[in-house]
Amino acid sequence: MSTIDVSENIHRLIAAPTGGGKSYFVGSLVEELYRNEIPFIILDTKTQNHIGLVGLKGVKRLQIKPYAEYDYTKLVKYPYILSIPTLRTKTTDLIAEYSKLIDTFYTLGRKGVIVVEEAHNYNKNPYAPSPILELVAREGRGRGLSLWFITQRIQDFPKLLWSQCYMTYLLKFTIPQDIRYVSALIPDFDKINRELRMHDVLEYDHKTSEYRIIPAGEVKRATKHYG
Ligand SMILES: Nc1ncnc2c1ncn2[C@@H]1O[C@H](COP(=O)(O)OP(=O)(O)OP(=O)(O)O)[C@@H](O)[C@H]1O
Repeated sequence: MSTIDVSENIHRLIAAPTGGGKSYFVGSLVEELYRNEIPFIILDTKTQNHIGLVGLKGVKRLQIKPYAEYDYTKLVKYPYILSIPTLRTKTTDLIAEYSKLIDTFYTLGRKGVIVVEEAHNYNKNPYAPSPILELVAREGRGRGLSLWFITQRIQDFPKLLWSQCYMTYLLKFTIPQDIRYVSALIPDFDKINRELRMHDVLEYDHKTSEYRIIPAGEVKRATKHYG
């Protein structure tokens, strides 16, 4: 999909209900990063979600095993990484490992994009963002590192982190409380959401308050999607 400029070094939020089309859309954006030779690491919380992306030459698949000791400094040399858990990795252990990994990438000055799946799970609560996500959200861009937060639980995602995102991408929401919640940040979301068809993507620019709808048919994938 060439209509979204992924080369801009900004934090982004991508949110949709379960089954809304997040991982299909994120996969298309990651393919665009790859085409532009922008380094990325996807911190996936599922084993299959983005696995089709390893079909791209040079994408390293990393599997986080429970209780293994990892030296993440070694990973910095790989430009494109998909990290996945094993079936036995508990979410809390996985998030702890991923937080260490983000810290290492930030500290070593690694550039590119970190795709944070289930970003709501990193934070103690919506008012207490994860310290490492908050640090990278505030300071990462200056060091060439941006975060793409993915969530299916918009109300649990800290507004403090959202406020650091210049671009938000939303797919059709169905739960009235979610719609009301988003409307507080994106004026007219209630009306725009009604216009969205299944898998259409609303792109909202927080700097200009402008938006556009990307029709589902324009979200193209080169690799297979298994999600
Ligand atoms: N633009 C699109 N065009 C065609 N099919 C799509 C599009 N977006 C999503 N789909 C299909 O819709 C289904 C759900 O999409 P997807 O797996 O991306 O949802 P999700 O929000 O990531 O779900 P979950 O939260 O459960 O992981 C998939 O079968 C996917 O192939």
